Amino acid sequence: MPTPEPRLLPWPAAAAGLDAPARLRHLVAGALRTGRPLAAWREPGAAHPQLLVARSLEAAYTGLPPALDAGAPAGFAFFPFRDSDHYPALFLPADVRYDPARPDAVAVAPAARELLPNIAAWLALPTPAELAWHHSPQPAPHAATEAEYTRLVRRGVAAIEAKEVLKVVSSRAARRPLPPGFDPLAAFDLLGAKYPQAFVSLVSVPGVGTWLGATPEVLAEVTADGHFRTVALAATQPATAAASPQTAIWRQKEIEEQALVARYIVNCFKQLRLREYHETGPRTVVAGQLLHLRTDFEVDLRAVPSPASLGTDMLRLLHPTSAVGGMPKGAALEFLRRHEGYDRAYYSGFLGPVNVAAPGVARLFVNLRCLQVRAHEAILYAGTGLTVDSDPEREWQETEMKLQTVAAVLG
Ligand SMILES: C=C(O[C@@H]1C=C(C(=O)O)C=C[C@H]1O)C(=O)O
Repeated sequence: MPTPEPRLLPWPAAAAGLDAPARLRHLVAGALRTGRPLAAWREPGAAHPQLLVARSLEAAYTGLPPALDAGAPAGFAFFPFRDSDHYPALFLPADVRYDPARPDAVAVAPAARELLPNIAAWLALPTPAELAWHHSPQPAPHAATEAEYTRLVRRGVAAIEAKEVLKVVSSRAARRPLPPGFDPLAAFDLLGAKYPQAFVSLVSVPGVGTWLGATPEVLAEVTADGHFRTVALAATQPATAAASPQTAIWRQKEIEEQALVARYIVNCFKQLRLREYHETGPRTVVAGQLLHLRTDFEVDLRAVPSPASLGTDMLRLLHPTSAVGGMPKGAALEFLRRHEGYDRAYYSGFLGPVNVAAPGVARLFVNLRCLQVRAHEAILYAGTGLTVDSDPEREWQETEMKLQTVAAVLG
């Protein structure tokens, strides 16, 4: 059965003078004012951001990862590292959409038809000077001191030495004051301009909170031309005049750490009895001021026995990957649950649009280099992959460097 087309709602006379970014802000203001979840995102290399508003919070709750096939609903996935009551797995249905490349109309999906008069009413109001961003009612997570974090790293190394785990990715939260007049949408634009190759996002959900990020890591992509893609991203060093992607030198520890992540992905393919995949790399890639090692994996879906379910099956096997949890998965996650000392919430979960650009097109990213916006402060998150040779002081420095990516919007 063909999906009914969305209704295109033209902008009212009141919004006639607004340019495309001002129209996006106007729609965001309306969504926030009426307590609706929203997601704005800018895909790597894209000229414009996209905006999606869900008709209600209830419509966004989900227990399961999204299905990556053409027949599944369209929306924006926002998944925590670990599912919990405070930070639920969300899939924001694509009820109301705005694409600044097509600035003349707002698209309203059939499921949200009854909202049409309501939306027409917010569009006709002036944009408020201050937007009412949603904040999490949860207390701020514990922010580890340097002494606490280096202790966690030493524990991780001891667990590797004791062969409890092969690799574990420890992480921490850091609290920073918000600069006066902090504007999450302006920060979103700034992240987009600063990191053209990142997936830049701004998600705000009632009762859950507001998150901003600029991640370099693809989790699972299904392309319009029928390919599945994922990456093994790991190892970190600062990009400097001496260390560019062409000249960077990697230590044995870093090469092995990234190889473990690549091996993990190959094991996922094996579990699905998939033998036909292309593997490219590892090569050095730039993410903001950092360099990482990345191997790209690609599967031609025409060549696999069950193309419709491969993306969904891989997503379920991949999350959380060994780039953010560790290996073996169960033991590494148990180590983190016992020792990490805070709730990662949506950091190192995943996010992105599914079936929004077109049916069967999905782009999910690991939620790294992100922050949570609270009333007066931002919570920033970063982690580091540990191996047997990890030096606690260096790992702390590495989290400091990773925090800089989003700290750039805090002035
Ligand atoms: C965990 C993070 O990053 C991950 C860990 C990396 C590492 O251990 O070197 C590198 C890239 C990411 O896969 C983070 O940015 O918080």
